[in-house]
Formats: sequence, C-alpha cells, structure tokens
Amino acid sequence: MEETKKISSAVIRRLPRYYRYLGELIESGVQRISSKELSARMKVTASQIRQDLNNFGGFGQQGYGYNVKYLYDEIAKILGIDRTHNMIIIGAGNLGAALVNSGDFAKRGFIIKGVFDNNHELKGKKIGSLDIMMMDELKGFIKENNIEIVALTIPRQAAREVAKEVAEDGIKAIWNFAHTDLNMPEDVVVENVHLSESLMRLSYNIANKNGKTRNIQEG
Ligand SMILES: NC(=O)c1ccc[n+]([C@@H]2O[C@H](COP(=O)([O-])OP(=O)(O)OC[C@H]3O[C@@H](n4cnc5c(N)ncnc54)[C@H](O)[C@@H]3O)[C@@H](O)[C@H]2O)c1
Repeated sequence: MEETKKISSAVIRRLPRYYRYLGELIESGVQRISSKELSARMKVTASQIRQDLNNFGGFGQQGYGYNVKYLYDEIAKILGIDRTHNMIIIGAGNLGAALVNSGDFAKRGFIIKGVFDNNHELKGKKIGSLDIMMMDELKGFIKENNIEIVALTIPRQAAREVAKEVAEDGIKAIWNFAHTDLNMPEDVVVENVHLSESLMRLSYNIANKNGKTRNIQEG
C-alpha cells in the first residue's frame, strides 16, 4: 500500500486500540463487522472509525462492513508489527526487570535480546533467562544482534547520555521511560512512556468529573 499523505499522530495513536479489538473479535470467531457494531464496542463514533480507516484506503465495503482478519492484518502492517523487532533494555532495575519479565511484548513481535546496566555488582546476574550485561559490551551487541529498539529505564541524566551514545551506534528508535526529553536527531524516533503524566491526566479528570470540562481520552 502506498502512503501518499501524512497520517495524523492522533490516528496512529488509535490504531493499537483497533488492533486489540479486532484481535478479540478474531478470538471469538467474528469474521466481519460493520463500522456501527465496531463503534458500539469501542465507544467511538462510526464516522470516526470510517474516517480513521479511510486514511489507509478504507478496507470496508458498503453493505458488508469490514473483514475482521483482513483489517487486523492491514493494521499490523501499518504499525509495522507484521514482523519482529529486536530490542534491548538499558537499566536492569525495577522497571527494566518488569519489562523483561513481561511476556506481552514477545507476543507482539518485540523480542528482548539483552539487558544492560553499568552497576558491576549486577554482572553475571540474570533477569529471567537473560544475563545482565555491562555497558562495555553494548556497542558490539547492538551490531551483532541487529538491535532496532533501545528501551531506557535509567535515571534522566544517564538517559540523555546513553541515548546519544546508542544513536551514534546507529539506533533509530528509543523507548524512553526516563523523565526527560531526549532531544535526538530527527532520524531517531522516540516514544516516551511517563506513567506519572498519565496519572496527572487521571487527576485532571477526577477534578473535572462533575464540571463542564470534557474528559481527555487517549482515543
Ligand atoms: N516512565 C515511567 O513511567 C517511570 C516509572 C517508574 C520509574 N521511572 C524512571 O525510570 C528509571 C528507572 O526506574 P527503576 O525504578 O527501575 O530504578 P532502579 O534504580 O531500580 O534502576 C535503575 C537502573 O539503572 C542503572 N543505571 C543507572 N545509570 C546507568 C547508566 N548510565 N547506564 C546503564 N545503567 C544505568 C542502575 O544501575 C539501576 O540498575 C528511573 O529514572 C525512574 O525515574 C519511570
């Protein structure tokens, strides 16, 4: 499929949710669905669904609705999850260990190949089946294992330094958990995950639940 126009980040943010719902439909044996039914399940308007999916050529047919498996596969292609991505975690602390121990990423094709730390006391220790490696092994490991994504679960100052270092080693995708903006070159994509910011949005919604202000939803 050729992409002729830039797809808005709001649409891209909604796609994983479509993907999850379609996956559930497949699991329950549903083969096709109208945008009306999908909208009722997902609690977004049918016109929003049509508009979103029209960005990619629609996939729907008048009077038929959407072929669930086809749509699921097409969204996987758009999200680039129709193939595997090799990933490493830098920072073998609480958060790093939680990521390594979560099986969910592998199910989606994100393969955690290694975990790194600069604390020599952790050398030789394991998280799950992975040996914790030291930072002097990082550069070679990235090259040899075709690493595409680096997750940073280290403090903010360290994250800024390590991000620069891995970008110089050719990494183009950083999953940043440190509470800082990384200011990377344009060809490096950064996805920030900040749980406390999510909590602040929740707090905003608690504060405004009876007021006139509309809820903020991530779509
Ligand atoms: N984004 C979020 O939602 C979120 C949630 C919790 C924690 N955090 C942040 O993530 C970071 C990790 O949290 P945690 O609870 O796992 O902390 P932690 O202290 O348990 O683990 C941090 C690990 O990073 C290692 N480290 C420090 N500097 C390093 C460097 N330069 N190179 C390699 N490894 C280095 C430490 O040795 C340690 O093992 C913290 O900075 C924390 O503020 C973010």
